[in-house]
Amino acid sequence: MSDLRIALAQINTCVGDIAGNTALILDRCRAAHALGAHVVAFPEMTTTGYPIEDLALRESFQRAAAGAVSTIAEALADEGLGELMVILGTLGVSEGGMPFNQAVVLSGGEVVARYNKHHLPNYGVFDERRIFAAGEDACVVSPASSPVGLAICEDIWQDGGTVAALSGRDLRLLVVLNGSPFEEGKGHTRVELAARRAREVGAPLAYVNMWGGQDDLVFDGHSFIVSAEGEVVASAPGFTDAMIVWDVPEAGVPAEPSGIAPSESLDEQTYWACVTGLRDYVRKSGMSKVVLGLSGGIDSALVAAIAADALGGENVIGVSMPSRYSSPHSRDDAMDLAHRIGADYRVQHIMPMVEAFEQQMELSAVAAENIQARVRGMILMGISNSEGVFTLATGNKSELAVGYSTVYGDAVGAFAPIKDLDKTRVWELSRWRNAFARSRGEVEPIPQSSIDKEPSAELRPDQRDSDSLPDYALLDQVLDAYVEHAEGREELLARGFDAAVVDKVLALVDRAEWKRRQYPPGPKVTALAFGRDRRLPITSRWVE
Ligand SMILES: Nc1ncnc2c1ncn2[C@@H]1O[C@H](COP(=O)(O)OP(=O)(O)OC[C@H]2O[C@@H]([n+]3cccc(C(=O)O)c3)[C@H](O)[C@@H]2O)[C@@H](O)[C@H]1O
Ligand SMILES: Nc1ncnc2c1ncn2[C@@H]1O[C@H](COP(=O)(O)OP(=O)(O)OP(=O)(O)O)[C@@H](O)[C@H]1O
Ligand SMILES: NC(=O)CC[C@H](N)C(=O)O
Repeated sequence: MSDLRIALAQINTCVGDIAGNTALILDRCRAAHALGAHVVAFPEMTTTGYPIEDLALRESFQRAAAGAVSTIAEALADEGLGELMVILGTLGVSEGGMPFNQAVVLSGGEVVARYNKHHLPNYGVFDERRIFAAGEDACVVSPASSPVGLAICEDIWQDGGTVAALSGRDLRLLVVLNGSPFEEGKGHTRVELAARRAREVGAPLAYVNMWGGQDDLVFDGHSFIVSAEGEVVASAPGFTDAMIVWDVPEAGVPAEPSGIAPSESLDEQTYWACVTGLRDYVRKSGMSKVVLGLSGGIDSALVAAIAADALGGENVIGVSMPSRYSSPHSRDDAMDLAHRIGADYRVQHIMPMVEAFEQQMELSAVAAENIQARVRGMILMGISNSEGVFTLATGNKSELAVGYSTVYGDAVGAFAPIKDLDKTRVWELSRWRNAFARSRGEVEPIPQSSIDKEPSAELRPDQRDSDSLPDYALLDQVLDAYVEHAEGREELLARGFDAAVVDKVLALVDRAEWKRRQYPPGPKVTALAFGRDRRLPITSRWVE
């Protein structure tokens, strides 16, 4: 056996559950010790969960985090695991009372070193400069008399700082604690970055990431180790608990690969990101069941399939709410879907409620159409209130972009599992989910006719989404350029898009900012999700 065996504990912590996180950490320390590890490393801010936002500023929370570190150190010593070196992320505080995003190193029943994150990310979804002070000093610890350097997440994404300070320190290993949220395609970026940093410090790099959902973020895990030459020598699967165990070679000795997790397609990763985001939002909120409207269309079908994978079909209530405009296939497809996923299927006709409204109030065309969506929203919230379940909103990113939903109608809900998937991705992931079922000899969850049918809100006779919007294939391309790549009107025209289409889409997007702000949270799966990644004023006269 090597003189330096490292374990990386990929775990799913819960923000604010300091006692639960402490118990989980101790459990994995015992497992790592039983596997002969000399060092076990945990993700960023393990004791507190991540990201903790302004909880970082609360003195009571800071004290609780410090208490957790002492509890863990004492418990390890009491259980005879004191010789195991434990590296974990926590909330630290400077002498002047400023919070730090901190790594602590425990050995022999006490804290033997502390490292404060140097580079605080302050872009996209991150606001760390608002809540943390930046660390200034590099940290090298010495398990098995070997120099092991520490870094925290963003530290390896920026040049200079910690990594620069660690090159030339003759490290045997660089350990990086991470809270790196999922984005399509980010896995490759992380590995390439880690490989570059490993070559810079001339030592293998062990990258341990958390997994699990936290509000609108999903962490995918996918922890790994690269050799000093930048080759992946061990890796963990995504969206699950995992422990990587690896024997760190002596300087100059070739690295031996350990277990390498099979690679997953982008569709597969994104689908499980949505499942994880929903499951953890519901479970970490202390709930277990959800309700949603089943229209027979593709959006509600995909959300229902995700919900069934997240919580079990028996914990999904699917309600068909036909109106005078609902086609027979919308009800057949809704029922078919519910049976396929084992959902609790219900039918609630909406016309008596809509007509009661219409008798009391005269409403214009769109207002009258929207009553249908709002009555459906009230029914779902009625079930949510009386049965203690969360309502799911089924809107996709294309609809959110152009405001194609009824506020307080189909936009109601606790969580919106596909709000970061444009319509094109909705079809792709639906096809992927069915193909995944076929590959396992299981029933395809989504009826083929829901995938094939033309999208319609069915709020008036023969309504089609294409009456109000460009075809989704075109709409999604314009949105990708305008929203994801922040291109202006001129750049869009230079790409060859029709001026009338560009002007219409840009106006719809700009006008819908207020509606997006009122939309429920949902998992970020792309590089730029609506919400914290794209912060625009609601009241604005800026026109492209
Ligand atoms: N900046 C702002 N801040 C706050 N409120 C603002 C506002 N701008 C307009 N408003 C208000 O918003 C209201 C309009 O919004 P809202 O009531 O939602 O209604 P609206 O956007 O006019 O209509 C909903 C649209 O979504 C379509 N839809 C509905 C349901 C489902 C689907 C689907 O396929 O999934 C599509 C429907 O066909 C229609 O085109 C107006 O009464 C206006 O006063
Ligand atoms: N007849 C219906 N029964 C139950 N729920 C409905 C019905 N019509 C609409 N909804 C709910 O409102 C949401 C918005 O649906 P709508 O049909 O207007 O457009 P959509 O965005 O194309 O969604 P979908 O693809 O699910 O039909 C649906 O996803 C569903 O949750
Ligand atoms: N927690 C962090 O510092 C995350 C920032 C980093 N760029 C990432 O997304 O992986």
